[in-house]
Amino acid sequence: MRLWRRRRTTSVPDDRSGLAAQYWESHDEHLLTATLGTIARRLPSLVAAALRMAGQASPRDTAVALAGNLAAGIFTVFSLVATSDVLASLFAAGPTPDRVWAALPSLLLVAAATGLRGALLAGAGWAQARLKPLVERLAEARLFELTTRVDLAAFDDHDFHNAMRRARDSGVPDTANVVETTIAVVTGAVGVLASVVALGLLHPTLMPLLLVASVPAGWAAVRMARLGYQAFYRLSTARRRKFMLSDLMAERQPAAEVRAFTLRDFLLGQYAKVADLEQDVQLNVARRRAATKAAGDLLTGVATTGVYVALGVLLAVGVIPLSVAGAAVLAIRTGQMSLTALIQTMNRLYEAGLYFGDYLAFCELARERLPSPPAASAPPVESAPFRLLTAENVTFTYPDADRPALSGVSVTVGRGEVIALVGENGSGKTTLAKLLAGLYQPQEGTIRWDGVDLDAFDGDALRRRVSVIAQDHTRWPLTVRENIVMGRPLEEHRLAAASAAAGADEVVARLPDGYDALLDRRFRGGHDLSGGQWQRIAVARGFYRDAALVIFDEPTSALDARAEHSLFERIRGHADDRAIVLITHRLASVRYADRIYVLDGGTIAEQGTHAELMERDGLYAGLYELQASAYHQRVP
Ligand SMILES: Nc1ncnc2c1ncn2[C@@H]1O[C@H](COP(=O)(O)OP(=O)(O)OP(=O)(O)O)[C@@H](O)[C@H]1O
Repeated sequence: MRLWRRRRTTSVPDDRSGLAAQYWESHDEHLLTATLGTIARRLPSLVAAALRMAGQASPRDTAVALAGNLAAGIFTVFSLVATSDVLASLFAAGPTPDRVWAALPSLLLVAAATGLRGALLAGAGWAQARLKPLVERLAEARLFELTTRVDLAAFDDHDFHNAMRRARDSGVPDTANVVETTIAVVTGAVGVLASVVALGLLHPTLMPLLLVASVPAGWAAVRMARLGYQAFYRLSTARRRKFMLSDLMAERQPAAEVRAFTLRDFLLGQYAKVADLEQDVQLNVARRRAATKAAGDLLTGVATTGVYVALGVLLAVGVIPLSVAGAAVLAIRTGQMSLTALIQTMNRLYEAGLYFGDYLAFCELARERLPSPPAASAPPVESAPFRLLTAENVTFTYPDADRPALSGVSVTVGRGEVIALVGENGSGKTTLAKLLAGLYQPQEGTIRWDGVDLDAFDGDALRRRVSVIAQDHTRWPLTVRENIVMGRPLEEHRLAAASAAAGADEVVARLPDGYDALLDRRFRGGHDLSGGQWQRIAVARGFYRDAALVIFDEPTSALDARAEHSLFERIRGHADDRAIVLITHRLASVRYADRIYVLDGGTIAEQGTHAELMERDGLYAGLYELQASAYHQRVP
């Protein structure tokens, strides 16, 4: 049980201030109500899954860890039974030196068995230690292989997203714990079994004594675990609030506003309230756990006395000899310790197992959401010289949305053309661009690349021929060079050309390390850029990719007027041997587009050249004139 362990995420959960349960609390209820029976029932499947994972991470280390522990158990039995021979020789009649000589062979056997047991446990421990990082790595690599391949639409699915966060934040770390604890459970079980077998070999009537001696310690272990879970559960809301406060007080982003609004005392006051509550609950649980432990120890003492009395009686009535009674005391103590350890590790395994279960379930879920393999009949997208991209009657609804973001949309863009998508906020421009780029698949209609359905192509190969400069582009915490080249082979002359085309060269010129400047203030020597400077870097990234289709989604929203003007000029120049899809609200800049599609509520309301649309005097003309008139208004 790990009361002190924090389950949290680096991203901000949906509702940190409210009382709604967070994804990392989804199992608290199970933890609270789990009985030893529930735990024991779930263990076999957990142990099997954990061992499978361990076997995949390292078959050799798994085998050594398991075999070492099992063999150590055999030597435990052996040394306990041999101890009785030692005692028999020592307690026999005759002069002491003779008795010691007689005991010597058994004593040597006990020493050898203990030594071998120690060596086996050390070997098994080393294998376990090696296994942990290997399992952690395997679990993490598997997760990221899936999260980077699943359909983009999965990220819009609330359930998928929650499952992913649970798997990433708790499942991955707990995978290694599950494996470690599984082996500890096996070790504990072998220890208990060894003591039981040893007692049975010494005398069958001794076996129930182990049970009597172990019940109080077992009870205390279960009760202490339950107390821990209860505290964990009671503190869940407080913890949620504390995470929120810690982000507000110690993260870079809100740091400026914390100062500007002089929020320090307020935040520290809120923190003190939560911390007081947490402290009270923790002290209370510590007190109750200490009392439980004391009661457990006391009862263990009573039970042990009872066991000794029973042994004395068995001895007195001649059921067992003194040597067997001596060895039985040792076996019972070993068994008691193993049983307590076993119950504690079973508890830990159950808790870790819940999160490990999340991990396994997520991997299954993600596998269902992997893109289907390319059709065997489709030509490789790289081989064909691109000519035309068409969308026909495309309809797309986001997961869980109650109405389509696009319905019955048809657009065409050919090589050497610039098309513009315009329309009011939420009209579907970005969604359409993502469909054209193959990032989302339409539920109805088709998108064809030179006549071949996009679905038929290998997704990655297709995306290598497409460049998307997203509206909400990522500010990669990498160097400028890496931000622009972004995993493509580095060619200095193309880097310089892309930077110049996007105006990023001016940004680079101002950075002391130029292209090597790290764009993340959280690291030593890191820099941050203004919104417009970041946008130029993002646009340079789009130019750098040698793509047949380039999509610019609001590329100038953060640019100053001069940069905006020259960027639109360059975009037009860039269209010579590619197709350009341009999304912008600056209608003056789309006048030169070959075709303008005006979206309204997810449908194409109008389409044509600037002149045609102005002539039509519809939605586009209205929006255009509104913008134009703003520039011509006289300042009073
Ligand atoms: N990931 C998403 N999940 C659910 N709905 C979404 C998602 N992204 C966009 N939408 C919805 O789909 C519709 C179209 O959004 P889209 O981003 O395509 O509009 P847009 O025309 O690009 O808007 P803007 O001009 O504001 O950028 C909107 O109603 C929006 O709320």
